[in-house]
Amino acid sequence: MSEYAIQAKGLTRKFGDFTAVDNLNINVPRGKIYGFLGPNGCGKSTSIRLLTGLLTPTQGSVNVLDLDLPKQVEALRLRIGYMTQKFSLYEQLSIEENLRFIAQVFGLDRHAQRKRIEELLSVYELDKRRKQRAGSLSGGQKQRLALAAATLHKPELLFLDEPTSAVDPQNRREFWERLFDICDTGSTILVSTHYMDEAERCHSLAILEAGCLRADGTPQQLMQDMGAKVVEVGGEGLRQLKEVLTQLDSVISVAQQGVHLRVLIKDLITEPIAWLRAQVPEQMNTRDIKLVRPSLEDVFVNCTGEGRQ
Ligand SMILES: Nc1ncnc2c1ncn2[C@@H]1O[C@H](COP(=O)(O)OP(=O)(O)OP(=O)(O)O)[C@@H](O)[C@H]1O
Repeated sequence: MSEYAIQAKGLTRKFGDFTAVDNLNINVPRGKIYGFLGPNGCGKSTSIRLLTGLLTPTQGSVNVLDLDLPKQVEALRLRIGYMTQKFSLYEQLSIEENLRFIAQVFGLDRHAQRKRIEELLSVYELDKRRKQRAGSLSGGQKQRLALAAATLHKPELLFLDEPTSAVDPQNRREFWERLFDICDTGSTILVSTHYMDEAERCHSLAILEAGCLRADGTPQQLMQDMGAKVVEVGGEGLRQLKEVLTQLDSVISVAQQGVHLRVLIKDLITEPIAWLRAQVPEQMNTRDIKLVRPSLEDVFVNCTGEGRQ
């Protein structure tokens, strides 16, 4: 058995002349949560569809749970779960009816069905609402039901495509707790997101832009090896200072965060504080300039060019 749940080499998908996924190489370790981080349209959903076998690559090879796709896709179906961005269960059916339907699709016998559904209703705190129509649930409840449905057959590998885009931060936090519970049972999870805080929770992740892999590794590795320095600047006239700094070749990006500017500076500048001080026009009163630890957002900006102004 391979140590990786997913191995993709040179994975490419074109739609006509347009390349949605461009030569993607990734290895997803078993039993971990792996993230796809990237802006809208960067190819996250297309990549997930390629890795589930729903879409055929134009080029490249994919091995998922030791099966070669698309050749062995049928054998993969019962071993994976897939939760899409959009709620895709039956709105007219109750919570319980939806779960029963899914259980029948996966061929569970009556006894196993009843046992597993009760278990899921309890884990996802849906038991008191079991008779409620899915269409009338809140965003957070719908998302819990969708996760219950996607994991009903205890898949070895779970694909989640932007699962929390429609829920509040509290529900997101609880959702992630459930993901770690699922991971703890030995399942692998691949989750796509455009939220930095979600990406930071992953064991490792890939940063995608325009269909290409820009960086991958653990969040800590990515932050450590960023190849740029982050400096915070406080003081008067931050908007004007931002204008000045943005013009400089050695500045990757400048963003205001409250009473500070967060400035990403190319690594070739060895003394970023002294260098930055020298760039600030005399009449501007910059009180404090300090080097700070990079965040995942800094890594993202640095390797994708997002936020470059
Ligand atoms: N069937 C298709 N035909 C033509 N173009 C497509 C098709 N599916 C996706 N694309 C294009 O491929 C690109 C990547 O889309 P994809 O949905 O994979 O991005 P994404 O990162 O998941 O974005 P989002 O977060 O907005 O869902 C987009 O430009 C999209 O318009």
